[in-house]
Amino acid sequence: MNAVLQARDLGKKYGRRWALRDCGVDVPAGHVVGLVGPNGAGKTTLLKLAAGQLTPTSGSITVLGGRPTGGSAQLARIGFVAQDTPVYAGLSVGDHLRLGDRLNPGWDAALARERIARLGLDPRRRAGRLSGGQRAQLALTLGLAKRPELLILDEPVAALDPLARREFLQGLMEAVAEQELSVVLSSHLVADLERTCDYLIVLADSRVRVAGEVEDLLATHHRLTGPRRDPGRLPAGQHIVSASHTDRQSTFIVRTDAPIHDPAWSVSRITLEDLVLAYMDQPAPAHLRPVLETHR
Ligand SMILES: Nc1ncnc2c1ncn2[C@@H]1O[C@H](COP(=O)(O)OP(=O)(O)OP(=O)(O)O)[C@@H](O)[C@H]1O
Repeated sequence: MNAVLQARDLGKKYGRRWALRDCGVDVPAGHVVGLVGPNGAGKTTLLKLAAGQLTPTSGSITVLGGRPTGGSAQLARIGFVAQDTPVYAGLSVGDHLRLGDRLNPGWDAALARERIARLGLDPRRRAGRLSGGQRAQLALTLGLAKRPELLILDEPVAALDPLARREFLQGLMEAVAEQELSVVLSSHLVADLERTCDYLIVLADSRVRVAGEVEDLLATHHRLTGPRRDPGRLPAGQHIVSASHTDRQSTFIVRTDAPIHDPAWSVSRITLEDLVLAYMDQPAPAHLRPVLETHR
């Protein structure tokens, strides 16, 4: 796999608490990757490690073949739009573009200007006076005008109304179509991920629960409903992702490459949201449950 991001046994501690522990992940190049998982799963920590804003406590992380903290040349290859899309409230939109120009060797001033004009943002307007949606668009513009090879977006649309969200994601998709760019986008809004991402990673308790191309994942996961059955009696090739039972009926979400011929089952497709929820719901392996370490 041609990976834009690879982590091995990656860990980050804040004080005595692990925010991310023993994390292994591969993010393939040339995709818009959706990163999803429960609160506290370690998504922001992973993305900040990838953007060089944090250094690992343990393990390794490689981004575009280099260490994220490997200096300004490496940082120039990565665009990062942090959670809450921070901008400098006291600076104008135009100031942000000038600052971007000064700080980034590959700055595409024409792209930045055109985007700002298309969005109808007044370059003289102070960023602190922009709406949440406009601020997010400004932050996305700064990320794109760097002309990065990898753009990382951490919950960029969480605070936006549905219309602003759609406009933001449309802008992102247009940029992906125009520039050769890999994207990692974290969000809790599965419907948004469904619209924008072609690759999905579900992260829970620092562990990748499932990763793959969205199309493949949806083609290989099925909901089986039928008379109550012990999970142990399902064929070996059907990996059970989730199971629920009533007195008479069992419902399984299974992953399998093979066709399901058992006439006892009613087989239906699942949505991306079903898939995400099924993997997020799986109990964490015991050794991954958060432990507060004590100092001796
Ligand atoms: N600056 C910090 N100091 C101490 N603990 C932190 C800090 N930042 C994150 N954590 C802890 O690290 C863990 C992982 O947090 P992180 O923000 O990476 O998760 P997340 O998956 O992005 O969550 P969310 O979906 O809520 O944004 C959480 O238990 C969190 O409380």
